Amino acid sequence: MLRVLTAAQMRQAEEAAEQRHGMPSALLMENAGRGLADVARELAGPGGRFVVVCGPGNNGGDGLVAARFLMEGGAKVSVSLVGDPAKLTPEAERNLEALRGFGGVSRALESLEPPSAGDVVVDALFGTGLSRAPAGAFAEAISAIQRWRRAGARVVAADVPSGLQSDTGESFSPCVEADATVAFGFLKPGQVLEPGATLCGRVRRVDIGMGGASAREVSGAELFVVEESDARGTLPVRKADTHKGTYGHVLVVAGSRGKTGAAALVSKAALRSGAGLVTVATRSDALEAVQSHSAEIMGIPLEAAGPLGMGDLDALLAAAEGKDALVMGPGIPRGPGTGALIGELLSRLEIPAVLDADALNAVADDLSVLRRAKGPVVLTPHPGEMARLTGKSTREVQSQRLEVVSRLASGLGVTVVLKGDRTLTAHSDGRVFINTTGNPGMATGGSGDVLSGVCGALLAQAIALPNAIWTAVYSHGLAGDLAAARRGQLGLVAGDLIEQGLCELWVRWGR
Ligand SMILES: NC(=O)C1=CN([C@@H]2O[C@H](COP(=O)(O)OP(=O)(O)OC[C@H]3O[C@@H](n4cnc5c(N)ncnc54)[C@H](O)[C@@H]3O)[C@@H](O)[C@H]2O)[C@@H](O)CC1
Ligand SMILES: [K+]
Repeated sequence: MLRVLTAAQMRQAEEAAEQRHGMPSALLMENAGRGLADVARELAGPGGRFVVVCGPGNNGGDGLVAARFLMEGGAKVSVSLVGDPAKLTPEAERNLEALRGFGGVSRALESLEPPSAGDVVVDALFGTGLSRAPAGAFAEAISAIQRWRRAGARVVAADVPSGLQSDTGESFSPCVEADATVAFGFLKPGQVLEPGATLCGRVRRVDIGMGGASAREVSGAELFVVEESDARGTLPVRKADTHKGTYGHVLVVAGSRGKTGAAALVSKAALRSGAGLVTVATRSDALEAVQSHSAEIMGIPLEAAGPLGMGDLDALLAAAEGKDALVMGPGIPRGPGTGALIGELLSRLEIPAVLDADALNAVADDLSVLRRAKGPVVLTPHPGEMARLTGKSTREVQSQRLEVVSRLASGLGVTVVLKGDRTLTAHSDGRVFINTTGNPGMATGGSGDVLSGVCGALLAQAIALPNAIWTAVYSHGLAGDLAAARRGQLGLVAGDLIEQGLCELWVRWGR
């Protein structure tokens, strides 16, 4: 699991390092600049020149340190300081002074010989301290870096490509597009969330002497990037002396006439993710079609007619007896009473419940029904459903994904999965897990149904929250990557995620 820190948390960690862990800022900057120079050297062609573009803050200070190390190694280095030198931070100022001792002279951008193929541009204009859209000389410097890159020079960004907002992954215009970004100490949200992740190029994290102890002292949401070993490690190896009861029974409340495939995909995904048993409860006129998709699916008919409502409560309570997890929502017939039914059901059940699709839309009008839940609740909205849950526009949700998902999770005391590129899993305790698997081929009908089925299966196998959920998300994405490798992104359909992706994944992980 890789720790990710926001700009404010980086400042707190720096303070902790300086005041309590014997690592003054000047030393952190020295280490950062040295790491930056190392990566810049790797990107250069034989005899390549270096152009280091520095801003007024500590990001510029890192650039000045990198320039010094590059000069010390005998490379041809030009340094440009953009902005008012009188406004330099004390650390940057000190490094400007130190650079003079190495013969480096700050020069105006226009007077530089334009770098080209084989040369490397170090972007040290702005890092985590960017507070507004770059304008004037700063915008010009960013445009120049872009121009040089188009002419063949490689660009390495110090910490964050200048113009990118490190807390969200959103970018101002103009923004540097980098070939590589050197993340100092810890990853930043903007390096892992799109479009930032793409603007960063290859992200290389370097240790700068800010240990884990400093990171443990920061406040606010705790962010992590999930790695393959984390997800694999969550899944238990099956013991010989076990039976289907060991692996849990999932109740799936899904499907309706015309949407029986949704229920089938949830159920098959749960069965292919290790659930011992799966039972679907659905309207009588849909049950046969749901079960016809797979011989392993058991069924319970919901005899009432029309949208799900209070009239289904007793049947659903009976269906939930002896079950270990509930997945509800995909393809259900939704009506005005569906939200109240879900609230009542959750107030009586102790098993973990995953709400997806129309179950989310059903509770969106009155989210307070979720507060009555006895057992743990997991919501798995896509951005449109998240917009309905929060009363925001989809665009607003997408531009503040981290904030929106963590606020909903902590506000309701539930686990929330905000789907999309870089799916976020926020737990009620403030932890947020960023997922890096998956591909655009998974933007296809039924893909979300598969995810809710995997979530249900892992919960039924008694894997704790939130681990079960970020593991399900990681596995679902990697299953998509494996399936896309065989089908192409265009050819990928949701069923492939189950039959090819998940199965290949479990083999790869020895599970
Ligand atoms: N926090 C830490 O522990 C460490 C931070 N370091 C570096 O310090 C960086 C953060 O430094 P700072 O907080 O000084 O911030 P930055 O260097 O990112 O930039 C902040 C400066 O730019 C100005 N500014 C912001 N947006 C502007 C805009 N659009 N136009 C013009 N001026 C603008 C601010 O007023 C401030 O003077 C990190 O990204 C990293 O590179 C490293 O030296 C290592 C240690
Ligand atoms: K930068």
